[in-house]
Amino acid sequence: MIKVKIVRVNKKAHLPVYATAHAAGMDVAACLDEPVLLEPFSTALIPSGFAIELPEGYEAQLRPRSGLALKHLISLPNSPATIDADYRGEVKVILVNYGKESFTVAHGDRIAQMVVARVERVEFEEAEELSFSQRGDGGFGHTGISAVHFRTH
Ligand SMILES: O=c1ccn([C@H]2C[C@H](O)[C@@H](COP(=O)(O)OP(=O)(O)OP(=O)(O)O)O2)c(=O)[nH]1
Ligand SMILES: [Mg+2]
Repeated sequence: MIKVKIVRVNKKAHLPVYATAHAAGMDVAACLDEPVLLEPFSTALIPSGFAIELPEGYEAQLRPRSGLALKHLISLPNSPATIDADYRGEVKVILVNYGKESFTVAHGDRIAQMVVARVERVEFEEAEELSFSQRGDGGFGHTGISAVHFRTH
């Protein structure tokens, strides 16, 4: 386990925790003075009440929780959201309501999950051309394989 510094920027904050022994993500809870009403097809920036200091070479990703997505169509429009290692501000979650019903977020509601991951950084070397590959510049479905080929019935 890597130690990561965390600061409560709001004393009411629920700090993120792994819900189970091998969970990839820590649940992130809303830190609110009053509930936020998220109308259909609208977004809200929800404070978490904490700030973190990731080690160099790491990022944190904010991702939706599948239960909220399945039951209420609540998601993160910028998922996976990036928390940079040099970001020292409060972590905030952009929520979007893709559903037809409005949705209320209350203080302490677990609204997202945060996965800490290693990131590589690269240096580009400008060149005249790129080496041959079988795919070449084909993409966006050019191999023509659609799900129907894998159906068994
Ligand atoms: O959902 C998010 C996305 C970002 N951030 C914070 C951490 C991140 O390090 C910083 C910048 O995010 P990003 O690079 O995605 O935003 P940008 O629109 O490119 O802004 P900037 O110009 O500040 O990088 O904002 C959050 O708290 N929540
Ligand atoms: Mg940026």
